[in-house]
Amino acid sequence: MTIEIRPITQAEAVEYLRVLPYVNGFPQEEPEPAAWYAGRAAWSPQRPATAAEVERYAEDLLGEGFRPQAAFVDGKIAGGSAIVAVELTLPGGRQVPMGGVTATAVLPTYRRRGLLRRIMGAMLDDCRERGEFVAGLSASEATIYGRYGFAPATFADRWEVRRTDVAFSRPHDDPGALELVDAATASAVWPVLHERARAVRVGEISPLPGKWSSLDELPADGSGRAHHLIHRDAADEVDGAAIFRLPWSPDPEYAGELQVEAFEALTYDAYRALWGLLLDFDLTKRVVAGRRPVDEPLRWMLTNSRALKLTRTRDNLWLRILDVQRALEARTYAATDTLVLEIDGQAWQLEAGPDGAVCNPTSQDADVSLTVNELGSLYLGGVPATSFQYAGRLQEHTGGAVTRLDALLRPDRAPYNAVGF
Ligand SMILES: CC(=O)SCCNC(=O)CCNC(=O)[C@H](O)C(C)(C)COP(=O)(O)OP(=O)(O)OC[C@H]1O[C@@H](n2cnc3c(N)ncnc32)[C@H](O)[C@@H]1OP(=O)(O)O
Repeated sequence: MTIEIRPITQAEAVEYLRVLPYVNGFPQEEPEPAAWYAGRAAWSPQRPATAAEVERYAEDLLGEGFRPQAAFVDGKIAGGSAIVAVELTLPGGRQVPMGGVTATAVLPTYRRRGLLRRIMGAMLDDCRERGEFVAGLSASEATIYGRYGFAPATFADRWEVRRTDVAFSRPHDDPGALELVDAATASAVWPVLHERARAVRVGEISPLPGKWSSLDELPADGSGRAHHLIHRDAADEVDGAAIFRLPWSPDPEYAGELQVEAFEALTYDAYRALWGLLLDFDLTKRVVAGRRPVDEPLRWMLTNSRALKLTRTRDNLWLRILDVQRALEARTYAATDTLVLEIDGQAWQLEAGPDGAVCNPTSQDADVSLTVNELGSLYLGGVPATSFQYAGRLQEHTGGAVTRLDALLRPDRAPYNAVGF
């Protein structure tokens, strides 16, 4: 058996696509609105792709920024994955290139023979060669990617609220206005809003090409057509938007549900006004929102903070730090301090402050030791170092060093990515 790992050619694109899981559907996916997926799936998870769809998709597969690698076993593709070029927003606002791992699959008859390990090795080498010092992914299963150094860095909540339980604790005199718009208008609004949001949102990702180009498509899961709501400020600038669906259900339990598929607000007024309308929509009983930030302010706007019921918290973006020095120098910090961090046996002196950091290898004794996995979770401030300390995954060698590390990494808001790849 010969195994070769290499990028695919255009002529191999159809064969490559046939390996991917969505050609067969995602049997393990929970049924839920499109919002919780990391972007628009090429095909509905419930339905295998047709041969014609595979052909069509293969045509522009190798477009700019998509770098597939495949495992050829005796000349035939048995597994594949790809890197998409995206940008990640760091604390301090830098938007750095990130290798986004996606579309990973190995044919069932070739699994557990190390094909993914070899593909991943080739992809991460490729990222390093291109100067991407961080790679990211969203994981189908939490047990797969830790062994390659990835760890959860952002998280997302799904919550629901009964309309009859909603009462805002303060009235809102909106200086702006809400408007229902068509899909074409929404398609023009979303990229601009997202661009402004990601400039200041730690953990946010640049959108893949075409992300908002087909907002009028009817999803195959029966969740109904998308409704588009926007908010304009007093100067008539759009500062918020929401996409929601009103699916019909034969089951009285699920009838009257308003599903929030996407939500973006740049200002308090937009945030308050959009939720004000969505949470009090005539003829609905319940609002469900997914892929929401874990520090959702809405709860604190309601007289009954228990009305908003959390139904799921899930890891969202996983990160793999590929170059410790560059990664730690690329972000800013919430305090000024100097610490020696031992990461996978190598000690680094981190002189960090609100304007950035200098990080160099050192032979000094470490204040804290950890692995690249913990670093991936700590990097955006999504998990406190103290949690890893109590979990026995991070060792403190100097009293108080873990608390000092947390003071450096502490985020203003929980890192969050509203879009995926
Ligand atoms: C970012 C994304 O694209 S998420 C989508 C991921 N794809 C899927 O979930 C589709 C279904 N699964 C698959 O196609 C395959 O199981 C893959 C791609 C996840 C793994 O491919 P394989 O070639 O079998 O992995 P490989 O043999 O290299 O395994 C490497 C290690 O991971 C382990 N491993 C692989 N998959 C899993 C899993 N699902 N759960 C737990 N451990 C796993 C293996 O046991 C092995 O462990 P070891 O290093 O201790 O020996």
